[in-house]
Amino acid sequence: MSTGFERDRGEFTRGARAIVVYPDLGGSSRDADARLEETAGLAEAIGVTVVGREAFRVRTPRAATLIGAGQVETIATLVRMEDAALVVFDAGLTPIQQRNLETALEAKVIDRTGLILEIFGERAATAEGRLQVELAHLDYQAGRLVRSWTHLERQRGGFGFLGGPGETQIEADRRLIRDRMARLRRELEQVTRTRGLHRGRRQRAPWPVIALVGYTNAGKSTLFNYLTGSDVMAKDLLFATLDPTLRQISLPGIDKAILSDTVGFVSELPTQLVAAFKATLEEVVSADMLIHVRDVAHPDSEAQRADVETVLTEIGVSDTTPRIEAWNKLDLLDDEARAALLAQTERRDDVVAISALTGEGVDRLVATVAGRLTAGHQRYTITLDAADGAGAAWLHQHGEVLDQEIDGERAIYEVRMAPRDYERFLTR
Ligand SMILES: Nc1nc2c(ncn2[C@@H]2O[C@H](COP(=O)(O)OP(=O)(O)OP(=O)(O)O)[C@@H](O)[C@H]2O)c(=O)[nH]1
Repeated sequence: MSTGFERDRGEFTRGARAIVVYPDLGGSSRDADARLEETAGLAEAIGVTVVGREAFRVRTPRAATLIGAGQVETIATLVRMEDAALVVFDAGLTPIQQRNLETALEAKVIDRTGLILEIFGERAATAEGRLQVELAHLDYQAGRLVRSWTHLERQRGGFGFLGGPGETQIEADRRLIRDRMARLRRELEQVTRTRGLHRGRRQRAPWPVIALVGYTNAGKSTLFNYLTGSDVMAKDLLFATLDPTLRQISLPGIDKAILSDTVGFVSELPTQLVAAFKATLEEVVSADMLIHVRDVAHPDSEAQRADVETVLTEIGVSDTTPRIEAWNKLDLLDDEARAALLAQTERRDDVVAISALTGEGVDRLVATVAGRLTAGHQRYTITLDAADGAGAAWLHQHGEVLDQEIDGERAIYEVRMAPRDYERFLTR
C-alpha cells in the first residue's frame, strides 16, 4: 500500500544536478570551505552531481528564508545558470523556510537532516536499519506536515476561512503517517527479536569483530578494501554476499576475525536520527575492537575526532572497548608535518600513521591490531590423539599453532591462544 509518504527516490534521481549551500551562522570553529567540501561529498553519496557551491556568512537569520534576500537571489541565479534541480542547505531549515526557498529558487531544497536521512537510507544494510531509517524519515515528514498545516491555518484564519478541504486532507495524511509508523514499529520489534537470536548465535563463535569507524571521508572504505584485498587477508565470499560491509579476515595469530566497514560519522547528528544511525552500526556497538580512521590532513581533524567519540558514546559503545587510531592520509602531508606526526605516533601505542591509498604503515596497523587482540593469549602444550583431525582443526582455527610433533599415536602441539579458548578446548 502506498501512503504517499514513502521515500520518494524520484526527487534525487542519480545524476541530478545539485548546488550545495553553507549558511555560516557563526559560532562554528570549522572551516567554511572544508564544510562545503564535506557536504558536497555527502550529497554525492546519494548519487547527485554537485555543480555549484556557495558559502555565506549569515549575520541575521531570516524567519522566512534563513539567508538574506540578496543571497537567495545569488543562489537562484546559480540554479538557473547551472540548470540545477536540487539545492542542499548545510543547515537545519524550518518547513516554512524550506518551502519558501523552493518557491524562490524553483528547485527542490533539502536540509542537513534530510540529506543525512537519504544517506542512511542508501546505506542501511539490515532490515532493522532500513526500518529505523524509514521511521526517522516519517517522523521528520510528520513534523513538517503538522507545522506547515498550522502555518496554513493561520493564513486561512486571517481571511476568515477556518476549516475547508485542505484541512481534512492533512488530517487524513497525518493519520496515514501515524498508522504507517505504528506498523513499522511492530515490524521493528519483530526484526529486533530475530536479530537478537542471530547475534547470540554469532557471539558464540569465537571470532573477534573489528569495526572501522571514522568521520565521513576519513578513508574507511579505502582501508577496508586495502585490507580485504591484500594478500595478508583472505576475502570470504560468505560474508560478502550477505553484507558488503562485512568481511572475514585473518590476522597474525588470529585465524578468523570479522572486519566491518561502517557509514561515515558527521557532526551535529540530529538526535532523532541517533536510533537510525545506531541500527546501521550494530557491529560497532558489540565490536571487540574499533579502528578509528582519521583524516590527519584535514583542517578540522581534531574536531572530527571529538565528533566521532561523541557519537560512539551516544549509540552506546562502551569506552572500555579497545580502540586504535589510524592516522590516515599521511601521503598528503608535507615533510615537516609528516615528521611532526610520526614523532607523535612514536610516543603512543594506540596510534598508527598510515596511508590507505599507498599502503604505507598498514602492515604496522595490522600488527598493532593483532597484538592488542592477542595480548592476553598464552602458550599451551596440548597432546592429542594423532587421529583426532577435528581436534587439530579446532586448534588451528582458534589459536596460532607454533609447533607440532607426531610421536607415535600422539600429536603434540604448541599453541598460543586465549585462555578462554583453552578452557573451551578442555571441555570440548
Ligand atoms: N591521498 C589520500 N587519499 C585518501 C586516503 N585514504 C582515502 N583517501 C581518499 O579519501 C576519499 C574518501 O575515502 P573513503 O574511503 O571513501 O572514505 P570513507 O571514510 O569510507 O567515507 P564515507 O563513506 O563518507 O564514510 C576518497 O577520495 C579516497 O580516495 C589516503 O591515505 N591518502
